[in-house]
Amino acid sequence: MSIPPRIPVTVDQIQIVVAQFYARARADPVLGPVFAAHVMDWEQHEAKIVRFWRNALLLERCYDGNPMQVHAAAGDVRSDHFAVWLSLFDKALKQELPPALAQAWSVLAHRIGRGLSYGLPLSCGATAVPDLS
Ligand code: HEM
Repeated sequence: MSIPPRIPVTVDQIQIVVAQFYARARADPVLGPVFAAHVMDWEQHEAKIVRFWRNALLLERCYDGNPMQVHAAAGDVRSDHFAVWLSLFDKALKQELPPALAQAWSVLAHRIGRGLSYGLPLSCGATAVPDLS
């Protein structure tokens, strides 16, 4: 018996949302430079992130990395970056998906973002832990 998907998006929809999100992230004044310092091969990075979401949304076992460790090791990923990341991600979701799917995926992304942001440092000048609800 196969397990039903957690959120019924298609792999094509995941690919489109991820591509849309990174087009925005690359152009963003806060996130753009952080990604530019680490991602040397965008095709490979986006393919990995698609696998991450296939794992989280469709319960396919195709990603076994550790984003929390990778973010901490990067050294310049800050907990206050997550509010920016999530707002760009929500824009990509709204643009590409029907409202109910966008909303369901957004709730999961915010929950994951909350977990991933714990323990990371704040940027200089940031005064509070961002509200990721
Ligand atoms: C809910 C929010 C986020 C999710 C789900 C997420 C997910 C991921 C995943 C799955 C990876 C790949 C880890 C691996 O190599 O296995 C990754 C890498 C990375 N993420 Fe995030 N991330 C999030 C937020 C952020 C934020 C806020 C930043 C800040 C700029 C960021 C910057 C990076 C960087 C720099 C890498 C490493 C890329 C590389 O070395 O190729 N992420 N992220």
